Amino acid sequence: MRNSWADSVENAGSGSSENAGSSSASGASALPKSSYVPPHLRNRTIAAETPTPSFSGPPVGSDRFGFVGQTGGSRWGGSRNDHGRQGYGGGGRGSGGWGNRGGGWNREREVNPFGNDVDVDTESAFSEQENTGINFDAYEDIPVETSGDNVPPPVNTFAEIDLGEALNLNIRRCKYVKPTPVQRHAIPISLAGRDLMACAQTGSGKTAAFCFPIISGIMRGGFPQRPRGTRTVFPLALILSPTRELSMQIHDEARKFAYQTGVKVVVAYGGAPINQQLRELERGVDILVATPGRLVDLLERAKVSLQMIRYLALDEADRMLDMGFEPQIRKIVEQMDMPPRGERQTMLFSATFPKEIQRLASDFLSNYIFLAVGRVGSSTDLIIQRVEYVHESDKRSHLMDLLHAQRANGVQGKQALTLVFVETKKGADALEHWLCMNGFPATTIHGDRTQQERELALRSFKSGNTPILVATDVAARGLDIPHVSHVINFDLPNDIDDYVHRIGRTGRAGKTGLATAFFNESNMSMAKPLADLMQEANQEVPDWLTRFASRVSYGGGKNRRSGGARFGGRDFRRDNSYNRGSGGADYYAGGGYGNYGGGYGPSAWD
Ligand SMILES: Nc1ncnc2c1ncn2[C@@H]1O[C@H](COP(=O)(O)OP(=O)(O)OP(=O)(O)O)[C@@H](O)[C@H]1O
Repeated sequence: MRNSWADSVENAGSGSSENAGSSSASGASALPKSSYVPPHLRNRTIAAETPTPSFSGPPVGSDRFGFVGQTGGSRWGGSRNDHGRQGYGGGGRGSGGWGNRGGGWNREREVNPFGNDVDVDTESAFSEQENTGINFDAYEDIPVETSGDNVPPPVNTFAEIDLGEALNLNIRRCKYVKPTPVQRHAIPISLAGRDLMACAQTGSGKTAAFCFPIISGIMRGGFPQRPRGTRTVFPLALILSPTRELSMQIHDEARKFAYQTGVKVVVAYGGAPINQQLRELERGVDILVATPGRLVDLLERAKVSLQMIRYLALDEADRMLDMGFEPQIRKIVEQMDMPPRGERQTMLFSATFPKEIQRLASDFLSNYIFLAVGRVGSSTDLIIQRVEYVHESDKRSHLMDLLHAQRANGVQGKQALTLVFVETKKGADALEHWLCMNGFPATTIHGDRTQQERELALRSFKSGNTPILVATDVAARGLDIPHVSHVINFDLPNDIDDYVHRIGRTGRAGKTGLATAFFNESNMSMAKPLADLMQEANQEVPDWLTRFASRVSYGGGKNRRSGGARFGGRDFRRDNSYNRGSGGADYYAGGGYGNYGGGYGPSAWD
C-alpha cells in the first residue's frame, strides 16, 4: 500500500498530541498584548513618516559569491537570525507574543475561507478523520540533502515550531496533522531567518513551507512603520508565481493560513481588471501574491512599493528565472526599490532546479541553504508512469480508448478527472472540440483564452462538470486540483522538467495517480531523459524506449538532468567543475528553449 500525507491525516486520530500540545502551551514569556500594533493599523493611526531604510547591514554572513555585506544592525531592528526556531527572543509558544495582531484591518469582516468550519475543535477534527491504516512514518525514509552553513535541524511536528497560536489553529483547520518532509526541513530554516533554495517533489506541500514562516514572521512584527497618507502600498512580503491561476491558488491557500491572524493577503495578476485589485490593495496588504507582469505594472504606476519587503518567495523559481522571464524578475528584485539580498529573506521553491538556473538564482540569495527533498521531479512512486508508442495520426483514437476504459472503471460510471497536455493553443481547442463531439465533456485552458474563460474552465474541471481538461503548459506547474487521477501527455514536452511538472498534477499530497505519455519519432530527444527518469522512479521502462534511448546520441542540451542519481536537485555549489565563467557553455542553446508548447507565452505571465 502506498503512503500518503493526505491519508496520514485520516490516520491521525490518535496522533494529534503535537497539535494539542501547541494549543495548550500558552504561558511562556508573553509579550504584553497591548504593546503591538499591526503595521497596517500603525499606518493609519500614527503620523505619516516615510521610513528611511537604513540598509545598514545584512544580518547574516557574507555571500560566498562575492556579495560583500555591510556590517552593523539590520534595518529591521534586529538581526535576521534573531528569531530562531526555538522561539523569538525566548518567547514560548502560545498566545503570549502572538495573536495580538488581531485588531488590524477590519478583521471581523474577513471572509471565512474555511466555509462554516471556523469553530473547528481540533481534537474532534482529527478524530473525525477516517483511519485508513496508512503509515505516514514511511516518509521518514525520504532522502534529504541540505548544504550551506549551519543548517538548522528539521522538526518532526508542527508543535515543535513556534508559529504562533492563530496560525497553528489554521493549520489544524486545514487538517494538516504533521509537516510534510519539505515542511519539516524548510520551515525551521526559514524561521531561522536563512535564505533558502528548496527543491521538493510536486504535490509535497511547498506552498505551506514558504507561507507559514512568512505569516508567522509578520505576526511576530517588529517591522519599521510603513508610510501612510499615500496611495502607494508597502507590502512586507512578496510571493511571485509564473501563472495567474497559480497566483490565485497561492492566495487562496495563504488566506486560509492567515485567517484571523491579522495578516492581510492580496493577489494581483493580469487579465483581470486592475482597478478591483487596486481597491483591494488600498484596503491594506501585508503579503502580496503576484504574477510578474501585473506587478511591474503596479510598480510603474507607483501603486506598490517594494521598499518594505522583508520576505521574497519565488514559487516555481526555475521557471521564473528561465530564459525570457529572467529580465522581468531581475527588474522586480534588483532594479526597483526592494531591499537587497541579505536585508530581505529570500526563498526559492520548485520541484526542479537545473544547475544553470541555480547559478542565476544565487544572485538573489545570501548565504543560503540548499535543500533537496526526495528525488527531484515527481518521480515519486505515487505516480504510475506509462509511455506508449503512438503515431501522430493515431493519437486521437488512442486517447479515446483510454477515456473509454477510464469511464468503464470510473466510480458509478463517472469520469475521473483527466488532464490532457498538448503542444499548441490551436491543438488544445481542436482536441477539446473533437472530444465534445465524441461525447466526452471537455474544456480547455491556454494563453489565448480570456482570463474569465480560463477561470471558468478550471472551475468546471475541478467540479467535475467537464471531467477532461485539455491544456498547454500554462497548467503544468503548481496547480493543485484534487481528484486528477490521470495526466495524459498527448504531446510530450521538449523538456524533461516540464514533463515532471505536468505529471505532478496527479499523485499529490500522497495520493496515487497515473500518467500516460504518447511517444513517437518527434519525441526522440526525450527518449533518454524519459527512460532515465522512469527508471529512477522504479517505473517499468518499455524495451523499445530503452532502445531509442541508447540510440539517441545524448550530447547535452536542455534535457541534461542536473545532479546525481539520487538527487536531481543537487546544490550546484558542490559541483567543483562549475564556475561562473564557464558554467555549461550554452545550456539554453539546444532543445528549443523558449518554446514552451506554444501555450506558455507572455499572456500567462501578466
Ligand atoms: N502537512 C500537510 N498535511 C497534509 N496535507 C498537506 C500538508 N501540506 C500540504 N498539504 C496538501 O498537499 C497538497 C499539495 O501541496 P502544494 O500544492 O503546496 O504542493 P507543491 O509541493 O507546491 O506542488 P507543486 O510542485 O506541484 O507546486 C495541497 O492540497 C495541500 O493542501
